[in-house]
Amino acid sequence: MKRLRWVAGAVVLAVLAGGGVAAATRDAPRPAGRYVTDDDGRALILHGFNTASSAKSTPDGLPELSEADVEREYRDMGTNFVRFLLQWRAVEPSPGTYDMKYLDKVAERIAWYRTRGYHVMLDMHQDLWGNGITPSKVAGNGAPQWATFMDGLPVAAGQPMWELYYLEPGVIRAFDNFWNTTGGHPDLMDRYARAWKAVADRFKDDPAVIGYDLMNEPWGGSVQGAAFETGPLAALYRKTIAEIRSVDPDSWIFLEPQAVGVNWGLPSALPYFDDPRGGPARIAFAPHLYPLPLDLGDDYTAGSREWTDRTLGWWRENILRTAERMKAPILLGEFGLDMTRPGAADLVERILDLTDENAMGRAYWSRDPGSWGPYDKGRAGPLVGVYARPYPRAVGGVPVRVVWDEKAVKLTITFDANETGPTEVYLPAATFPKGGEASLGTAAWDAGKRILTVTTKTSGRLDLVITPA
Ligand SMILES: CN(C)c1ccc(C(=O)NC[C@H]2N[C@H](CO)[C@@H](O)[C@@H]2O)cc1
Repeated sequence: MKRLRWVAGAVVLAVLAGGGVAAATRDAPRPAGRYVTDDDGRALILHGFNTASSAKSTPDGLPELSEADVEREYRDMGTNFVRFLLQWRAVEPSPGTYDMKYLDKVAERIAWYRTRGYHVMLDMHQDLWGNGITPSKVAGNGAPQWATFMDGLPVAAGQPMWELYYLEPGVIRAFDNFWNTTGGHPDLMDRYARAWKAVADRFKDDPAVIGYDLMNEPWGGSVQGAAFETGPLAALYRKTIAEIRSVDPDSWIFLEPQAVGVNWGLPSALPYFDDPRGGPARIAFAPHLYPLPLDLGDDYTAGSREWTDRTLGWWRENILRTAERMKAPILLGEFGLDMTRPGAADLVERILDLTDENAMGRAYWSRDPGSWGPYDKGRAGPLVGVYARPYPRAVGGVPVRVVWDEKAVKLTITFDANETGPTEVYLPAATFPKGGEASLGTAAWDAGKRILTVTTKTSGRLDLVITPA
């Protein structure tokens, strides 16, 4: 099976290499320079986790999480963002019936984040369609049973890799029926869009909810690539944007490309989407990043590091190109790996630098306990030290670039100032034990929250340099 992965990967890498060589001869597209903004219009740098994969399999569809977990995460890493996993099966347990008790329990957990200054993005999560794809419910999450139509086609249980379930006839048919590729279920996409309307209606006035990630890692079934992204996927997004905007004019809407290929660096064909909110658009692009060499089982060391860095370059160029087409800011909705593998911390640093330099928010996959996450068996792992990184939580202007120089212990925030408010910077204890100093403006240090708030003049391009107090 590992050989199969390698063959598949070699083909994709060859395609990327071809594209990469061609792309290398063109100017790299400039960073989109667009940001998700808060209600005051300040640019937000979203830095957080996916919370949590456990929601996929809990009977109530809620992540295994306590308020103490949120408190520990803030104390250890100063994050300001969470991609919070929802399950359609829990939102709409039967057609047209929305479970407000479930949404109230989600609201309780959002409050844990709100009191600590977090922004919450609600993610309608699915993998493999839903847990109804096998009788024993061993695979899949997201969609309810009543929306799962496999038309009697088989799904062989016991797949050696979970991704292979996507290629099973029954799973492809479940997706084909949802996208109405079969013509047999024209109602399902409307139901999905109306489920989002119910969620948006419940959370539209919650100041912590920054927005909605409409579908996790969409899969087109028998329709793939540009035909899928510009066809049924774009249709679903337009339907859902309209339903959400009918009740919620202000929350951000986050749109993902198809996962296959784009996660690794291949281009997405996702088109521009109009935002009918009657003001500046609040549509963001939310890809994922899983470098193929690592997906194929390699580590970020030696020769594979060079290959991985090359695929990161392709991923960056293709993502920036799609974001430019969409006129949208970028949130990296998922990236992650087994932190016990050689080179893992270096890769996370590399991706944090990439997101800083290219105006992207980021959510690590995932917050769950274990070797991928920040905590394993209750103890802090290597990710905590890497993710406790100085960063501007909010910027009183349009950021041009953010550079964290660990050797010089210097954070430089270059931005075009405007009247949107002060710049707030998180400074971890490891590198800023006594807080920080600002090279311009007036600064106030909140030792409890570890946030330096810098008030600067409100026009012109500024280079704000933060150094240890
Ligand atoms: C064949 N298809 C459609 C496919 C293959 C592989 C992934 C994947 O690895 N995704 C990366 C991570 N994202 C999910 C949660 O969103 C995690 O379970 C994966 O590790 C996705 C789709």
